[in-house]
Amino acid sequence: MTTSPPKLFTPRKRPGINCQTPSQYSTPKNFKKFQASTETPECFNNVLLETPKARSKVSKEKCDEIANLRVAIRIRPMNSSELATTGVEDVVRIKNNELIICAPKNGHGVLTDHIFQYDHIFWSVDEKDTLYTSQEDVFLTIGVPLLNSAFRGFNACLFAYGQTGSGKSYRITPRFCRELFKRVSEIDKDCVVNVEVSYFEIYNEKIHDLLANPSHNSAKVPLKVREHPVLGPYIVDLTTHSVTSYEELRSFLLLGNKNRATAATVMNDFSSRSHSIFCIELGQCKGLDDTDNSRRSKVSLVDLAGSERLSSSFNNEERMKQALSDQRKGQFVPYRDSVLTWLLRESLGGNSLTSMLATISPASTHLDETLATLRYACQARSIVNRARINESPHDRLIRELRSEVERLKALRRDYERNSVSCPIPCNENDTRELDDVKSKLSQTESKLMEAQRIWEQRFMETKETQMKELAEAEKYKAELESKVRILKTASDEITLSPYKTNFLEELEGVLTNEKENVGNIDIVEVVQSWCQERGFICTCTNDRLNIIDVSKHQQASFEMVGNCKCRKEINKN
Ligand SMILES: Nc1ncnc2c1ncn2[C@@H]1O[C@H](COP(=O)(O)OP(=O)(O)OP(=O)(O)O)[C@@H](O)[C@H]1O
Repeated sequence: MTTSPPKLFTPRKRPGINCQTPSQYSTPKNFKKFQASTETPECFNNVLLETPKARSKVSKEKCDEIANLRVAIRIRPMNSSELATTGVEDVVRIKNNELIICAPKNGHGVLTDHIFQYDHIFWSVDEKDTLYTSQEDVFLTIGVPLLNSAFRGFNACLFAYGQTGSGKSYRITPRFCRELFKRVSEIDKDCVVNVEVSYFEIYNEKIHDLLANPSHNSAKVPLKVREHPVLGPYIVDLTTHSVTSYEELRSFLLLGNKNRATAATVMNDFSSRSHSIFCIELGQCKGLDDTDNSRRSKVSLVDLAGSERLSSSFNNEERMKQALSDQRKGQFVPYRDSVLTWLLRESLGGNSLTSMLATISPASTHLDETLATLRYACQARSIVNRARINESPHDRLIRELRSEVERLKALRRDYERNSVSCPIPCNENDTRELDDVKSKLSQTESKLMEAQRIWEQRFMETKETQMKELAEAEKYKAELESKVRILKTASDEITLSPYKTNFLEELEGVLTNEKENVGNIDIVEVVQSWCQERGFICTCTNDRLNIIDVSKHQQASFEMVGNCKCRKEINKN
């Protein structure tokens, strides 16, 4: 028998429902007051307010940004198996931006509503609903701010968290990546943008590269995590791939998903136990005219294991919770106890602007897991990240000085405007303050000019060095290519060309003379310099010397006997 889902937005008249609306005690303080003033009769359902402690303010400090982890909840429609379950109820409501779980009666016949507050609640249950949140809306609300952060040079991270089948993978990655490349194409032409991707999974505390070449060692053995003193944790030998278009990026994403799926078919219950992380590194380097120049940011799209499995992925669930939410100063957070928390250290309480998308089903059959997910997501809201723009200290100094100049200019304008509009002559204090601002402004402007001069000088030096290195590399490449070409031609033609001239006799003569004159000679050195003089190609392997006279299509090979001191001619054609 199929149970049709009850209507979702007309609050059901539940027997004995509490007549207080949740918004009346939307803060823990109000709730306590309410609790003290009224005792809920046994026949009424209790209401638990599960809102986390007050959020710290988002503040801007020069180029650092302090922000709580932003948490969004998404509720998916019931699936066919949930709808087919006898007695299934939908237990999720949204009212006044609060998410309410209407729990069925407990063992004592008491109903308990649980109320949660988040940064965003996405109701994706019924398209016909006015509150319906589409994929595009989700992207605009949580994806776009992360993209903005990444282009400003901040690290960004998006977690998907929830029970298996709750909709974690049904998210916004393709939109995110498409928009990223759209923005890249709109960036000024004088800015060099570089996008690299990597994709790995963590299963049973072991890291596997999802984009490694199958013949490569890193595709077979688990990879190791190391700690860089400045950049933090990183994975040794993880492959990164440069991509220049959304299509290219998508092909890597699909390849990684395919590799993940292959593992899933081999290992039972794999997808709910493995965490996957898709990383996009965005490098932006602007030209000389723009001092707002080079920045590098990392976007991590993290798919956590099914929430019901998380405790087994972490040795101890408490530790994971602690790692996710314990932000008290000086508190030891046991990141090293788990590869995942260690790797995500920067995203959880570090240098990153992070959001979590927690996904739930509205079905009463998943009530326990839904409540666990919602509580966990609540805890995550108290994580505070301090993100900074990833740039060189010099670039940072210039940017700070620029903003200081702007501030002082605005201040000077204000003073000057006031003095013009004010009919009464300025008093002494105002004049002194204006002079003070003017002098600070001129000092800061000189500092800025000096910093810019140094920056330009360094830029030119670096550019020059790079140009030289590039020229060297080009030269070396050309040489190699020409050698390869010559060797190829030679190897094609040598078989056809008999030994015609007497260069071997000549060489033999040289060697005999050298031996007689010097005694114990190094045959390799002598032969090499002899070849060089004549423009022959000389290659040396363990016990053999090969000489090629390309112009005459001839080759000879020597076998070296003993300590390279004797030689034996073995081939003349
Ligand atoms: N918001 C949504 N709207 C419509 N269908 C959805 C939504 N979210 C998920 N689904 C559907 O629910 C099913 C399960 O979703 P999904 O694969 O994203 O779950 P999951 O949490 O990633 O599962 P797993 O942990 O096993 O990887 C899919 O068929 C998906 O299409």
